[in-house]
This record gives sequence, C-alpha cells and structure tokens, in this order.
Amino acid sequence: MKVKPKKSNSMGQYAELLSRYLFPQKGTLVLLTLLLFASIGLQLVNPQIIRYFIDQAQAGSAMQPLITAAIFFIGFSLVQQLVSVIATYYSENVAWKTTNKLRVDLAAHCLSLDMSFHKSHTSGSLIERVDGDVNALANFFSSMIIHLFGNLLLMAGIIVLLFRENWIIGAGMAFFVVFAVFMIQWIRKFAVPVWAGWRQANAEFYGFIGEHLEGTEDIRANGAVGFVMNRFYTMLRKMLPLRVKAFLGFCAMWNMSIFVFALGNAMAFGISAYLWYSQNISLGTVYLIFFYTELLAKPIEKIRTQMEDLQKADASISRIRELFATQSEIKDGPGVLLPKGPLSVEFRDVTFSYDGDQPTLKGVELNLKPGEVLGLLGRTGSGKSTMARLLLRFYDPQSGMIALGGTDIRNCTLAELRKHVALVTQNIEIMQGTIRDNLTFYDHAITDKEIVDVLTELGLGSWYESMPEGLDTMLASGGGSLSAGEAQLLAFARVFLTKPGLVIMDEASSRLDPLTEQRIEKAVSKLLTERSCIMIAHRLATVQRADHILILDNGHVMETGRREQLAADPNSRFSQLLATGLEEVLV
Ligand SMILES: Nc1ncnc2c1ncn2[C@@H]1O[C@H](COP(=O)(O)OP(=O)(O)OP(=O)(O)O)[C@@H](O)[C@H]1O
Repeated sequence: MKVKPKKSNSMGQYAELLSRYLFPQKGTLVLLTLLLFASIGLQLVNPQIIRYFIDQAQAGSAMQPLITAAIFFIGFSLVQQLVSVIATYYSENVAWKTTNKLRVDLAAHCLSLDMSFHKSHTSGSLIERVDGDVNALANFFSSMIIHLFGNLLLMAGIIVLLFRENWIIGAGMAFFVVFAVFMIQWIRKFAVPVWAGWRQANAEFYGFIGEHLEGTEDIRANGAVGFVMNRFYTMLRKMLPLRVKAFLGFCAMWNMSIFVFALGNAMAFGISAYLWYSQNISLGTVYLIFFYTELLAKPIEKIRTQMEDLQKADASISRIRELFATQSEIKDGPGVLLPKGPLSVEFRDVTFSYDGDQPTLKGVELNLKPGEVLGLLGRTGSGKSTMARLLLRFYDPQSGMIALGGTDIRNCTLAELRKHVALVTQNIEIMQGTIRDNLTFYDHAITDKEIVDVLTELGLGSWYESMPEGLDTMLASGGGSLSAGEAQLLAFARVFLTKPGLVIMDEASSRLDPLTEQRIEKAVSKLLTERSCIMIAHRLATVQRADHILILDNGHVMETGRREQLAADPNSRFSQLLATGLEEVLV
C-alpha cells in the first residue's frame, strides 16, 4: 500500500474539493447567496424604520406615517424570518448532498483498499474518517464560505451606515470591531487548549467503554471486572480537573465576549450622548446607533466561530486527502474473463510474505484439475488460510504465479475473480438484517424462489418455514439467534447462490452434534458437485472426499499427491496422519 506524502492544504486543494463536490450544487448556491444579500439588506433597513418612527413620534407627527412605519417594520421582520428559514433549508440541503457524495466516495475508496490497509486500521478509525471528518466538513460546504463572506459584508455595511450618520461614531465603532476581534482571539489562546485536552480525554474514555463492552465475555470469564472498574474510576478521576478547567475556559471566553460588547455599548452610548447634546443627531439616530452596535455583536461572534470551523475543516480535509491518496497495491488486471464451470487451480513457485521479511509461503506448487477436491492439511500457522487469501487476491505473492482455469489471476478484474471464487470461513459473519439480505448481500438479481430452493436443498427447509416472516425475518448481528450448524449452512447457501467455479472452505474445527454434522456433510457433498474445491480439512470424513492432498509445513509443501496413492504408501506423512487421527495432530 502506497501513501503519498502529506502536504499542507493550499488554496488549490480547497478549490479542488469545492469544485468537485460543491460545483454541482451551483444553482442552489446562487440562490443561497441571493437570500443572504436579502437578509443583510433587511437587517440593515429595519433600524432605519425605527429611527424614522422615533423621530416622527418625537416631532408629534400624525398617526398615519407612524402606522405605516410600524407595518413596514413588522412586514420586513417577517420577511427576514422567512428568508432565514428558506436559507437554512437550502444550506442544509447543500451540506447533505455534498457530504453524502464525499461519504460515498470515501466508503467506496476504503472498500477498494487491500487487506494490509484494513489490518492496520481499526474500524473505529475508519468510521471516524468516513463519518466524523466528513461531518466536520458539512458546515464548510453548506454555509461557511457564504456566511463568512456574509458576516463580513454585514459588518462592513453597519460601519459604512454609521459613518454616514456621523464620522465620529463610524470611526469609534470601527475601532471597537478591531478591539473586539483582538480581545476574543486573545482569550481563545487560553481557552482552546483546555477544550482540546477535554475532548481528547473524552475520546479515550468512550474508546475504553466501547472496547470493554465488546470484550465483556472475556473480561467476566477472566474475573477481570474489578480491574476494569478500577481503571474506569481512574479515568473518571483524571477527567474531573480537565472538565473544570475546560468549563472555566469556556466561562472566561463567554465573559470576555459580554465584557467586550458591554464596552462597545458604553462607547456607542457615550458618543451618541455627546452628539445628541451637541445637536448633531436626533433621538431616533441615537436608537439607530444603539441598534447597529447590538447588531455588530452577531457577525463578530459568527466570524470567530466560523474561523474555528475553518480550522477544524482544514484538519479534516488533510485527513480525508491522506486517505484518498492511499492506494491499494492490489489492482484490477486488464479484464480477462475466467471460464464458466469448475476451475483448475495452479500455484507455480509461489512465495509470499506479509511483512516482506519472513516468508509465510515458500515456493508452493499446486496443480488441481477442474472439478477436483484438494484436502489442504497442515499445523496451525503453516499457511493454509494464506493460500486461500492469495487465491482471492487479498494479497499478491512476491514471486511466482497463481492461475485459475489457465488464466493468471492478476489478469482478471477483482470483481470477476471474486465472482468465480467463494470463501467459506470458520468465522461466519451474520449481519443485522433480513435472511434475504444476509444471503444475497443486497443483490436484487437473486430471486426469492432461488433462495428458498437453495435453503431446501441444504436441509434448511423446515428452519426456513419456522421463520415468522419468511425471508424478511430479521437476523441478529453476529448470528446470536442461530445455532453454529445453521450459521454454517447459511454460509453454504450464500455460496450456492453466487455459483462460483471454485469453493475454498475453511472447515469448522470444533465438533458439532452428530445430527448437525450429518446435515453439513450432506450440504458439503452438494457444494462440491460441479465445482473445484480447496478444503482446509480438520476431519477425517472430509479428507476422504479429497482427490488430491497437500500438506503444508511452515509454508513449505511437505507432501502432495493423489489421496489414494498417499494413503496406500505407509511411508507417507498422510498415511501417518490417518493412522494417528487428524484432529489430534493438526489442530
Ligand atoms: N495479516 C497478517 N499479517 C502478518 N502475519 C500474518 C497475517 N495473517 C497470518 N499471518 C501469519 O502467517 C502465518 C500463516 O498464517 P495462516 O493464517 O495462513 O495459517 P493457517 O495454516 O491457516 O493456520 P490456522 O489453521 O490456525 O488457521 C502465521 O504465522 C500467521 O501468524
């Protein structure tokens, strides 16, 4: 897996992301910008109406102009509310559509990455990327740019209008804006790091709870509940001072804002009082100045939070770009198609290592004819599952070649290869969902009749009939509602439905009850007809089905040959295994 070097986010990268995800929404963006202008205009106009109202009332004017002004004021206020509701609707829409597209792209990219990537990244960290970081970008996409620009415009509009009233109040309030931004930024320097510390402690705490809830069975079985609780209390104790500090920091920020804006109001009142006494402005204008000063608080606060969001978005963009830059080493081949029906399997001098250091498979050779069954034997850790992983191209060997139906598997696309090769492992994943979804993996091309036929054929007919809602019956995550045998048979049913040419089966090594074993034996017989099969065998009965035997020892082929021949040769390792009993020797 290659990771391109990380670069800091330049404007170009922002532009790239915006043009790719936001540009398709340009119509809505134009509408949002227009709504924003309308909202700014309405916010600036309303105080002017109040000023007019006060001045007219003070001058003892007739009722009619006052009523008209009041109606205009109410009308504009209502329109402003309406504009803000419509703008919220559209900005949420843009945020959802753009981030969803990004989420889909990231999820698809993660799924396309090879196993070494997934082994080195926990599912939690991927969820954090695909959802957490993308959520952090929602605001960036939906409104940040427009609102940042809009708030700057509103602030500039207020200052310009104040200058229009009187240059002293204009200059005074311009100074106040600079002072307020500086003070709020200054106090943030102290408050933000304590918040970051608190969030980090929080993330660790939830990670701890999640991990230990998942491992509840092991913790109880090992009598470790007391130790875990001890650690839990220790973490809580460490969190208290962080929480107190974080809230004090928050309080300091909040109080600083109130203090700064109170200073602003005091200054506005002071200047207004002076101008009013010197008869430079009317009482209505005093109110106008007060109103605009109050209105100034909003963009200053908003610009501050938007700058914070921009910092968060910047970190998320870096992480998302890094993930997109991670490329899978397992690439689609030119697209050669595999033949239909049972596939021959060939390993030619295959050497493979997970870490590029100690080889797990060394010079492995195998020749299996179409429709034959290979019994793959070897001690735990000898490399049996690794051979299966190479056949599905979860990894590629460092040297040698693997062919199916005479085609080098590196020449097929991954989708084509995985359509023809099915893997049934001991760990059967049952997802929370209907029986249908669990069997078809959401492939709507598979009909209900096909599914029911396969279930009946595998001896699951009466089990299926007992399901209250048929194929729509929900199965619990992890297959809690199924017996081990039923779960195994459902895994076989999945394979039957995909109709592969090669089945790789990692046989369950644990003993099942005789009845279930019998059902599984029958199902395996059906599974093997008209298919090639590689069976990682743990039971004598299974080995008896094999045409060919391959025994691995520490990544080497220790012995290989036709089963009858090896069984007949008293010196072969296989005949010794048969004599001793497979389970005792191999497991
Ligand atoms: N993802 C991995 N990264 C690094 N090493 C691995 C990885 N998977 C397996 N190995 C190592 O490769 C060797 C072979 O593992 P493999 O799973 O193929 O053995 P196996 O014969 O199938 O064993 P078992 O019968 O216990 O399943 C082991 O030493 C194992 O520790």
